[in-house]
Amino acid sequence: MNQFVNVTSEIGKLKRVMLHRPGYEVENLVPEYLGRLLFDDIPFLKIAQQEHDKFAQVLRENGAEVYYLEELVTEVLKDEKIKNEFLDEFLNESEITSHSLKEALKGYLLGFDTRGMVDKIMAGVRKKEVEIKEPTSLVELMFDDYPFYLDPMPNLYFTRDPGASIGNGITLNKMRMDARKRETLFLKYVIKYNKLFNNPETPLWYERSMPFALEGGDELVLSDKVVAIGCSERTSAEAIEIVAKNLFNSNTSFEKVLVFEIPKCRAFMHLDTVFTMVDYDKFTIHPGIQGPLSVYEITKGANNTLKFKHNTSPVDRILADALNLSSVELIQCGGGDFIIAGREQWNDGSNTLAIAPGVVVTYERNYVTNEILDKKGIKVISIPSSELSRGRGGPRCMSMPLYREKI
Ligand SMILES: NC(=[NH2+])NCCC[C@H](N)C(=O)O
Repeated sequence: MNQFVNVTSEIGKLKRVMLHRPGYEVENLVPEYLGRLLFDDIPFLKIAQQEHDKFAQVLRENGAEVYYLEELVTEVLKDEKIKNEFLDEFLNESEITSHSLKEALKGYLLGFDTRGMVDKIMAGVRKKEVEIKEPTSLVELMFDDYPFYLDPMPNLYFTRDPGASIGNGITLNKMRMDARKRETLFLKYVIKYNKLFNNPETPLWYERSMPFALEGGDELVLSDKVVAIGCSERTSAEAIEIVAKNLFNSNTSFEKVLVFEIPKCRAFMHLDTVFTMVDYDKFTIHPGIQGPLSVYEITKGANNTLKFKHNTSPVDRILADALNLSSVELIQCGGGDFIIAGREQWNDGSNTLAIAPGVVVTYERNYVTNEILDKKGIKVISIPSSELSRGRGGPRCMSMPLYREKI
């Protein structure tokens, strides 16, 4: 069994984690396309990188090995055959239909060294970078003023979403939004070809080629027996069912999937924007979802079937039962105050990353929630966040844990 990946909780001491340092893709954001690229504002890259470096430093200082997606991919793509396979797949998925344009782009990208090529692909390719004498398709002729041949991928620094480690395996996700669909290709190549992941193979509980959307921000590993998955704007019930089936039928320790149905809107896009685990028996929650939340349970039935149940108990009761505790505490973002909770939640006040039981990394701008956590006995390590937060994701979104110590 591959021991490189092992995550059986949300809070076990973080030993390995994958990040992406924001790069030039962020500089390719312009007001015209912000909404489509899932940003609300344009971060100042230099400061965003400094903030991100601080984040990585905090993780390292607390005992985690930090892997960068861009470095893992570069290593894999140094093999010419794999590089070619990747480029073909990437250009197809970028909907480059004209053969001559595809060839021109491939030639252009192959002109970089491997790391430069990876950075370029992530950053996007402007039309003015590649010289094409005549329009190669009707689309190109008609929509000539669109600046990119290959769109930038500014959401890559949210490594949480394209994949999620559950036990010794990973869900390689199908992203809901067009702007993020190609992101998972990087992870696909890393899992398939990087020795850390493929020797022996890391099992996949979900594949990006499946038709139903699933994103890592919705996947929370509550214990070695229970996984919580948000049914949200980004994750569909069908995908959750497939993950449950694969976990239960693959000799893992998992016995239950709790399905949290949350309102399907951008402010609550993933379960982890409104709910995260911070200690053995403590969670942060956005007060705005406590009312509209419905919880369903999937458990193992006879002969590889699944059993489904609507659990109508209060959320804290459901969580306590799932974790075999007498009770759990739900700590409200912003202390439950309508304005403070709304404001801090918008900048991911509930999106904490636990790096050990009772130790979390948060954005320093959410000072009200941070203080409340501190008073509850949680050790809060806060990081600067004025630029990183503009992408609508916090420390949990910016990290894909690969290995956590067992608790
Ligand atoms: N796990 C998360 N909450 N991720 C947040 C991702 C934010 C990103 N701009 C998006 O809209 O997809």
